[in-house]
Amino acid sequence: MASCSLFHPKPKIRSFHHNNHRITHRPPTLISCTSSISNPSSTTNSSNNNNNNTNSPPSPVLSKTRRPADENIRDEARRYRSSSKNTFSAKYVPFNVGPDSPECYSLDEIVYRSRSGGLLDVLHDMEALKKYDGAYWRDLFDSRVGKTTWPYGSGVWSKKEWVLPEIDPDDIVSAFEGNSNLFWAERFGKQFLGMNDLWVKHCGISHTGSFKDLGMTVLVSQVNRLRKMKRPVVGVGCASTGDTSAALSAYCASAGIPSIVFLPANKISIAQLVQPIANGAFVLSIDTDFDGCMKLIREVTSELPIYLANSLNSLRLEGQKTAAIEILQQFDWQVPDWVIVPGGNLGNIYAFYKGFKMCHELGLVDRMPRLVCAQAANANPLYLYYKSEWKDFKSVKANTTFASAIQIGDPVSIDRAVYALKNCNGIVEEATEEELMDAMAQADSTGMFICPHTGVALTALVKLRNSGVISPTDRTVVVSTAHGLKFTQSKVEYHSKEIKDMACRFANPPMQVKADFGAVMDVLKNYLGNHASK
Ligand SMILES: Cc1ncc(COP(=O)(O)O)c(C=O)c1O
Ligand SMILES: N[C@@H](CCOP(=O)(O)O)C(=O)O
Repeated sequence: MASCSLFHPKPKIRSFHHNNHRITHRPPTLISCTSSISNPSSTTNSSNNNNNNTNSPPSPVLSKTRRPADENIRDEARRYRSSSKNTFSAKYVPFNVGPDSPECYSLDEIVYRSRSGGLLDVLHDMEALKKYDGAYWRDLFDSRVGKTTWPYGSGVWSKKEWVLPEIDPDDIVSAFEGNSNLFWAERFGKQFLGMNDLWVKHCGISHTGSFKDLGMTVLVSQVNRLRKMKRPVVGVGCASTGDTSAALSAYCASAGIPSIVFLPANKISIAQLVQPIANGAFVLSIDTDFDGCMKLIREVTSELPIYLANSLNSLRLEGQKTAAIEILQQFDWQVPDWVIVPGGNLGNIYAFYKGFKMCHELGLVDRMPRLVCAQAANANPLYLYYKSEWKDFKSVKANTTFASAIQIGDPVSIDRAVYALKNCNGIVEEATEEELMDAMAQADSTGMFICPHTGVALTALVKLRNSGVISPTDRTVVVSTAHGLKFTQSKVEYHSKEIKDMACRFANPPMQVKADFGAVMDVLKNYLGNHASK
């Protein structure tokens, strides 16, 4: 039976240079197998082993025959799945302890904190993963991009062995998230920064419009598994500034699992508020800020059988880290110099670090990029800590910011963020309201339509360019964390010049014109005259 290709490991027999570094590589061999790739040591299944000529050079990719009409893609994936045992595994350990920690938990346990009250981390069996070299993993991940094979059509699940290796694909809840575009910000780079290698990783082009989908597919899939195992999980809950709640409610709705979201009243955009409402979540609008909601959901989830979906739960970060792997993949496994990430609750900066770190440790790339975490000056506890040379962390009362999704004063992942930044020679920057809104307007004027959080990240870039820390030719990636369409009100206020104490220098308000040919001609001539002279 014809099926799609898979590169399968063979004994190491030669070395060559890839991306300027030496890699031991085996010649990839085509075997005709679709989904049996949860274990790279597996062989093809009996239904399609007629093409398993393991000594032949790579053959052209064969097209998959269309599955029978009464079969869905999960069934199809099951039919192709290998019967050999998965050899990869992961467990929870206290954050920042070695692999030999005596304290560890199965991912099937419901646990968010270590015995000492610290954070947890998902620790993969790196020795098992290291049985395959970097070239193997690069080829495997590359072979899955852009397909509709369950579950590898997802940018997250295409890295399943590194995410949740033991979950049954039947339990996965996915909207084929990830695979978001990484585009060259040519005009913005050239015009505003004199840069020629500036990129934007648009995580906002996603199912619910933010990077949260990457983590939520993992978390909700695990909940789906736990519920099938009859574990006491009646629903899933989160506190949110608007994006986590949107992702949680969408993935839960897709799996038929109740979701409960705690939102700070009047502090999130209308577009974000309507998302969980439309998806049937139980929405509590609470008269406090995000930090207040976070405190409440932590208390509630320790009392009721509601599973906690915030990034305090380290499962989320396993999905979010795939954005880092994707960036490397999109650069053909070359490492950018800088990656700039807006930070709030501070899970994502660690997720990026972890994704890059795993690629480095497992030999897919030869170094790490430097990370920059960008905060709004109105909600900047990490920035202040960094400025104190990591001496004195104090949570802050977060003030109102247009970057409302990062209006967080007491980030739960502070320890993760500090660890990540210290280990990659990272930097923390901040952006005032005027800086972030101007940066957003300037980026939009070059054809983007970014969210204010991306404006915070761009401001960090502008500052680091101006100070010479980032050079004109450094390959730099700005992570755009949400879609601008979720934050149109901030753009409306800016372009209407309605913001108190803000010059709104790049506002472009519409011109009111009478419905009269002469009046229209007058304004057009004036406009064209101004532009012809530029
Ligand atoms: C759009 C957006 N950008 C950035 C962030 C910051 O991510 P993190 O909380 O992981 O630092 C969030 C959420 O906090 C967000 O919703
Ligand atoms: N911006 C987030 C804040 C919560 O972050 P989380 O990653 O811990 O869930 C949101 O959209 O709610």
